[in-house]
Amino acid sequence: MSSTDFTTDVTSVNGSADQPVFIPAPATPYQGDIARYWDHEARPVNLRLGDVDGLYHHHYGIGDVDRSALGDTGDDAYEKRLIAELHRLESAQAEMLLDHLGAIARDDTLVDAGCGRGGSMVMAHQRFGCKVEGLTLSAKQAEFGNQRALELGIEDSVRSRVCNMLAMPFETGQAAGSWNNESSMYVDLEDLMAEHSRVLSVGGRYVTITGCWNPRYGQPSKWVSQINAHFECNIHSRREYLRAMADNRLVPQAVVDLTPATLPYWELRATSSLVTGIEEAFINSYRDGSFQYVLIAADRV
Ligand SMILES: C[S@@+](CC[C@H](N)C(=O)[O-])C[C@H]1O[C@@H](n2cnc3c(N)ncnc32)[C@H](O)[C@@H]1O
Ligand SMILES: CC(C)=CCC/C(C)=C/COP(=O)(O)OP(=O)(O)O
Ligand SMILES: [Mg+2]
Repeated sequence: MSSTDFTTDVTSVNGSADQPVFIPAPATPYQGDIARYWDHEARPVNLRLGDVDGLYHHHYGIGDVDRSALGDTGDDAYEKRLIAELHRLESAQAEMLLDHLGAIARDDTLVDAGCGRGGSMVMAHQRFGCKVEGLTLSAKQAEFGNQRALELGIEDSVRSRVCNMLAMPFETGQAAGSWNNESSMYVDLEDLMAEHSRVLSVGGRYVTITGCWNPRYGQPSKWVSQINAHFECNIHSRREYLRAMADNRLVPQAVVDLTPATLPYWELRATSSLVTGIEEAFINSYRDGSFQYVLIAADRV
C-alpha cells in the first residue's frame, strides 16, 4: 500500500476476510470532492424511494404517471403512493437501459461505471443471471451496495468497489457490456469512452443514460449551470458524447431522446414533500430545449 492510500473501517469494500482492506486515494482533488459528496448524501427522495422494494437508485424516472395508482390527493396514504410511483418510474428507466444491452449470457461480466447504491446492478443480475461489477468513488455507497447484495444472497455475482472509472480494474476485452447511468457528467468524455472501449469485448455494448446540453440551444443555459452547481458536476453536450464515442470505436446503435418521457416524473416530483429544490431547473431546461435526457447505446467495433 502506498502512502497515498488510506485505510477505512468499511470492511466490506475492496477487501475480504483474508485480504487487506484499503481504499485508493482519489486520482484528483475533484474526485475527492465527489467521493465526499456521495459519502454524505442521504436525501429522503432517494432513501425513501429505495425503501419501497430495496432497489436504491440515484437516477431519474421515465414514463407516464399511473393516475389510477396515485388515486386521490386527499387521503392519508397519498404520499406513500406518490413515493411508490416515483420509484416505479426510476426503475422503468433502469429497465430501459438494460433493454439496450443486447443479449447477455450468464457467464458474461457487466460493468456499472458510477454505480451509486447499486440498484441497477441488482436489476441487471436478476435479469441476466450474470456477474455485475460496480465502481463508485464513494466508500459509503460501495458498502451500501455490497450489504444489499449480501442481504439478497447475490454477493458472489454483484460487487461494488471504490475505484475511478477512468482506470477500471478489468482486463482488456473482459466485459460483454458496460454502462453509465447518470454518472458521465463527472469525467472527461474522451477518457471515459477510451476506458469503456478498452474493457469491452469487440461486439460488446455500451449504454449511457444522461442529461446533456443541446447544441441547438447554443451554449449551456442558466438552468444547466444551476444543475452543475447543485451536483458539483460538469454536464456535457450531446455533440461531445457522439464525438467521444466515434473517437473510441463505439458506434451508436440507438440514440433516444427521453426528454418527453422524463418530464412527467419531474412534474410529479415537484408536487411531493420530498422536493430538493432542483426540480425547477430540470423542468425549465427540458421545456426550453436547452437540456435533453438521452439514452445512447453503442456497439464496440
Ligand atoms: C448520480 S450517481 C448515479 C448512480 C447510479 N448509476 C444509479 O443510476 O443509481 C453518480 C455516481 O457516479 C460516481 N462517480 C462519479 N465520478 C466517478 C469516477 N471517476 N469513478 C467512479 N465513479 C464515479 C459517483 O460515485 C456516484 O456513484
Ligand atoms: C441528469 C443529470 C444531470 C444528473 C446529474 C447526476 C445526478 C446527481 C443524478 C441523480 O442523483 P440523485 O438521485 O442522487 O439526485 P436527487 O437527489 O435529485 O434525486
Ligand atoms: Mg434521486
